[in-house]
Amino acid sequence: MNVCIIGAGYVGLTTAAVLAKIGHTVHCIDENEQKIAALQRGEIPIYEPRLAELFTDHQSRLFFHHDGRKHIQEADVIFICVGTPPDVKGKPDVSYVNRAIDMLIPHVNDHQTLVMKSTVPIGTNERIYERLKNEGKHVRVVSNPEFLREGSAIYDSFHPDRIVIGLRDDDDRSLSIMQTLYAGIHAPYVVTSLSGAEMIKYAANAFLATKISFINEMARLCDTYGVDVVDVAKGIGLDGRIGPHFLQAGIGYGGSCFPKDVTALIQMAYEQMVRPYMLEATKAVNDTQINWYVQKMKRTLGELAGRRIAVLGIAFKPNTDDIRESPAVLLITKLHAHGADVIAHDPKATLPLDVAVKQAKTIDEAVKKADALIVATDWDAYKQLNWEEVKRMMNGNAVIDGRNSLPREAIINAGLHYIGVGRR
Ligand SMILES: NC(=O)c1ccc[n+]([C@@H]2O[C@H](COP(=O)([O-])OP(=O)(O)OC[C@H]3O[C@@H](n4cnc5c(N)ncnc54)[C@H](O)[C@@H]3O)[C@@H](O)[C@H]2O)c1
Ligand SMILES: O=c1ccn([C@@H]2O[C@H](COP(=O)(O)OP(=O)(O)O[C@H]3O[C@H](CO)[C@@H](O)[C@H](O)[C@H]3O)[C@@H](O)[C@H]2O)c(=O)[nH]1
Repeated sequence: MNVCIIGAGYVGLTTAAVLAKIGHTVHCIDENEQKIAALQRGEIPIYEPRLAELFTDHQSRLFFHHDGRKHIQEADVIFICVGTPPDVKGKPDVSYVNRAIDMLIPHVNDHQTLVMKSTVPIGTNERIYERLKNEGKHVRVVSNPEFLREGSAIYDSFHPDRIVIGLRDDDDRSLSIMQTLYAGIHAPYVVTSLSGAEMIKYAANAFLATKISFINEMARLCDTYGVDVVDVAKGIGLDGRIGPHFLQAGIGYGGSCFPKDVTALIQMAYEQMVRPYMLEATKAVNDTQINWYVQKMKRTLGELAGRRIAVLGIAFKPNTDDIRESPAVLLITKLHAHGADVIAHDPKATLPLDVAVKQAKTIDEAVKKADALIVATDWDAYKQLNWEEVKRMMNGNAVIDGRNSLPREAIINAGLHYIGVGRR
């Protein structure tokens, strides 16, 4: 098939690579000229494992354009993968989506299918369909939300737990078009209405975020009772009804999706006059999680002012260079505001320009002479540190495991003071 993708970000580029590997011809269009120029030179603007390899292997079927009008006209299927960031009130800003539709309207025709991958407020796809119809364009509109995780986006795309397809009642063609598009990807299809698919996306992210906030609240209690939250997570996670995933306590969830989508769903509930008690609690735990640990550090280290603190991790999670809503960046900012002499490190991510903290090139440079070390992002490189060597390099001995991902025994055996999240 001939596919056009509007928006060459995480979702657009991953979708492009996956569809090209399946055998489709893919034209990626982005309004960011610099990004397109880089992609045309073979440079990939994000770090995502396996993406570069797929782009190289299937370059004969992958094309990048700033002005892609001709390719829109020739496409069988057009994907919308533009951002839907929060506006000042936390509601999803759909202006990028609306701009993409404005751009498409003069060029689309009745044989085409428009597939929405962006996470959009409930009712958006129905409105897009009506708008196109009012312009005389009888384009099929499909809601096909994306569930990939950054850092494992390619794996997730080829091995999804499910493929969600939202359709209009009178649409009897689009399901088979989507099945042809995803030929070779084996997953159960969940077929629902346009709004049903939109709701599934928000509900999935809200539920996963709620699991994290739940275990983080349990970790706070575990701290007070001297109980290990890792044992608690294992003890509840083995119950098949609960499941073991997303029960890793830590300094909170971040990234471009969970904070934004939980807040968006809260705002949508308010608009519908429904009080979202659960979602409010999920957000409240997450919003206070960093402060909880800054206070804990103060109790351990005394005053933070003037203390040299190495923060390992800048990205919001490992295996990505994405720092959007990163809890690590928030932690670094707060420690700096408390007067700590912070030095940060990350294997791939870079501190934002407005954070006036030094970024070390190597882990050793960050750790040297530190009074305390905090792991804020659970990269493998940090889990595999030689803790005797770390002890020799540090001034102090406090190791704060902000992701409960470090080998506690090895750290204690090296003579360091291990402080986890909800762990003795
Ligand atoms: N990042 C993820 O892991 C992830 C996973 C699932 C769903 N989503 C959802 O997918 C959507 C995209 O997320 P992302 O992280 O890929 O965003 P992104 O910010 O990385 O990329 C969006 C791209 O769209 C381009 N763009 C914006 N408006 C445009 C327009 N009118 N025409 C052409 N290009 C335009 C931007 O220049 C940018 O390159 C969001 O709704 C997000 O919530 C993201
Ligand atoms: O047990 C856990 C699991 C995750 N996290 C944190 O939660 C955040 C999000 O992690 P993850 O879900 O792995 O990454 P994302 O790439 O943000 O993916 C989420 O958001 C995407 C965008 O909507 C969805 O497509 C994915 O299904 C959904 O998992 C990160 O800060 C993690 O450190 C925890 O604190 N504890």
